[in-house]
Amino acid sequence: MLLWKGRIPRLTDKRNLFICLAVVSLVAYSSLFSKCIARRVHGAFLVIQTTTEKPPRSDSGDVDKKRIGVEHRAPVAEYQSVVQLIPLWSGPDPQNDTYKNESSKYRLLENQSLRPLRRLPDALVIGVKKSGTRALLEFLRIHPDVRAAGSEVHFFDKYYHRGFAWYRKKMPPTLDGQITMEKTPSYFITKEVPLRVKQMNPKTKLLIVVRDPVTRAISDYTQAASKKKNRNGMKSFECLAFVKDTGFSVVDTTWGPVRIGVYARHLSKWLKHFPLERMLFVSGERLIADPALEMARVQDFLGLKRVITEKHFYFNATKGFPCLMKSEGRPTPHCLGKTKGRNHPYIDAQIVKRLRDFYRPFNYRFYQMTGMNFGWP
Ligand SMILES: Nc1ncnc2c1ncn2[C@@H]1O[C@H](COP(=O)(O)OS(=O)(=O)O)[C@@H](OP(=O)(O)O)[C@H]1O
Repeated sequence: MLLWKGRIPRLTDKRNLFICLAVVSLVAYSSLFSKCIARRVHGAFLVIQTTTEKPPRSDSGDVDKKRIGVEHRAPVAEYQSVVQLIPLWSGPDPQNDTYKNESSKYRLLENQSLRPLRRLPDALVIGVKKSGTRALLEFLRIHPDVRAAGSEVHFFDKYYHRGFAWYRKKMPPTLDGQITMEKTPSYFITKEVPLRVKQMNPKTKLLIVVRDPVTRAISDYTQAASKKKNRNGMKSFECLAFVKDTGFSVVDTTWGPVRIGVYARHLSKWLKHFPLERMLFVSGERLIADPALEMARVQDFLGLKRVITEKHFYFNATKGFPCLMKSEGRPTPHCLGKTKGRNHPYIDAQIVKRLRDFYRPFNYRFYQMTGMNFGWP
């Protein structure tokens, strides 16, 4: 406005200097502000195309974690549009309860720019149902470098159509160097799962807990019976395990609890997609008898420092199982929940023997395939 009057402003003039400073700061401030807005808008949403089922992978075959949620192509439900809006920020959701619980732990880290991110799993406990999979995961969670989804995610068998972005959101936030894990025991017996896991990352480490298939079948039956409202209406284990009217001589291989125990059959499907080196077979029996020893094997396999040792366990005589001195969420001694370590119904010795005879050749085949003798009777 001074120029309007044909006068050149002099910087020595206090009033003009003040006006100049005000204009400069206004320009600088508004430029900073618009950058912030732009970054926020860009950060809030990212348009991605989702047309095929392949997750992102780097040239080496590793899932490229940085690109997940940015360019990766996840399975799409039929009713979805091919264009999806996916939040770019994959860290904890501040509105979410899980985040609120963990917030104090992570706020400090965030402030230090060590931002935890949700990542696809590096290792999976794929089975076997009723063999000790929960015990294994809870024991592993003691380790500071392991973070695992609390409940079974069932992504690869039930919710695959929801895509990898959905799966990643189910994972806990982890820091660089921490291993992300989840356990869903039905993965081991679902035929589509091995290829899907391989497509996510062929280097995924697979943990398989196995237990004497006869005890496992009885445990499976006990769980099913415990869920029935009318237990008297449920057939006995013997009736279900053998083909009707054969005098308990022909094992019913179509019954789930029997079929699951033919480990060699299920394993052969996994071996078509993963080499044996990517798998660790954990003995369900040893996990009870000597948890520290079995956990040493597990930590070695996962490339972890041996942090979980004898001092983390105590034997609870009432429960009849090893329990934990403390865990991720509980600082005091405790056992697994009451759905773990149930009392099994009495099964006649002849019935047990018949089942053992049935499983023996399959067990030997399994020992040959894994190179481990589990010593089941
Ligand atoms: N420490 C400890 N505490 C309690 N229970 C233990 C433990 N270690 C292994 N187990 C055995 O785990 C069996 C349950 O196996 P899963 O956790 O794989 O079951 S499930 O598939 O997740 O439902 C469970 O089977 P049941 O005894 O039939 O209940 C246990 O035998």
